[in-house]
Amino acid sequence: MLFPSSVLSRALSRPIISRPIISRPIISRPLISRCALPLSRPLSSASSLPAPLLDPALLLSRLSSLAPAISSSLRSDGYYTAEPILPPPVIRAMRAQSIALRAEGRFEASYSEAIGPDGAKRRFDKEGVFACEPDGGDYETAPDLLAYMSTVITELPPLLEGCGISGAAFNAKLAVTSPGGSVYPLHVDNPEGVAAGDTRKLTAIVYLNPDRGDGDGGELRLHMPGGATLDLPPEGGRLVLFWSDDVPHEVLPTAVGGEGEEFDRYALTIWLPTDELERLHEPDSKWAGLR
Ligand SMILES: O=C(O)CCC(=O)C(=O)O
Ligand SMILES: [Fe+2]
Repeated sequence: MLFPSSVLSRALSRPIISRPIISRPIISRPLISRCALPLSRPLSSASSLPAPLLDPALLLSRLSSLAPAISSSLRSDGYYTAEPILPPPVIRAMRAQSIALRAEGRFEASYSEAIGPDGAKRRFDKEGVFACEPDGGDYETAPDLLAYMSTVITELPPLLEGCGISGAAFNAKLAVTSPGGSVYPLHVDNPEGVAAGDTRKLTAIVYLNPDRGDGDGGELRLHMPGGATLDLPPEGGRLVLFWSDDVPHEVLPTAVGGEGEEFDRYALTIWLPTDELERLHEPDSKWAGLR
């Protein structure tokens, strides 16, 4: 499928990388602005770019039709999920391109920071988790990942009326969780907010695991007010959105008895900020006691 020229020209005229939202690592490393090529190439060289399978116009129409439900579910429940947001061939292409980026050495061991009882931050490795921050320099290897990112970053914020989400900046992370029980410990993506220069408000994850089977683990567990939990299997094409500054979550062990690349759990996360800083860590939020 061709990349419609209107979307392509917008992508080409607008560098995919804007300023990093976070000034220092919170959950993942900050977005590293490598070069924004080839998305910043002039239109005349567009014909030499690989065409993604993903049709941005189709994705936009899906996001537009879901937008009212997304906004209302975010406001009432703090999260929203839909499956699948993209057709299976596109998910397969995105997974294949993630594997290709890994083969190019673009992934690094992932780590988090935990705040200890003394208030000091300590870094700890996330065993079996590797991450990459895709940017415009990855377009030739991963056109579908970049077309997806570009569409979501550009189109989603204005669709989510009343949510205060800005499309002026973003962070992105493509992560793979190895089989054998890798986990993400319980955390909030943006625990500190403005004090740490972190304005992330919305976490948007799409899962790239088209062949995931029952029992492969790796569910995203969201913690709700009142102690309830919600387990979301990372099925290919599932989209999950939740408040970055509010909703505690963890990833359950991935394919505990499994071995081999087919059990690798791929997830592409985009974080979007708010410019309305009073929306971060609202004191009367239902999650205020859980963070
Ligand atoms: O991959 C997932 O389901 C969630 C990952 C996550 O919590 C994070 O990257 O902060
Ligand atoms: Fe997270």
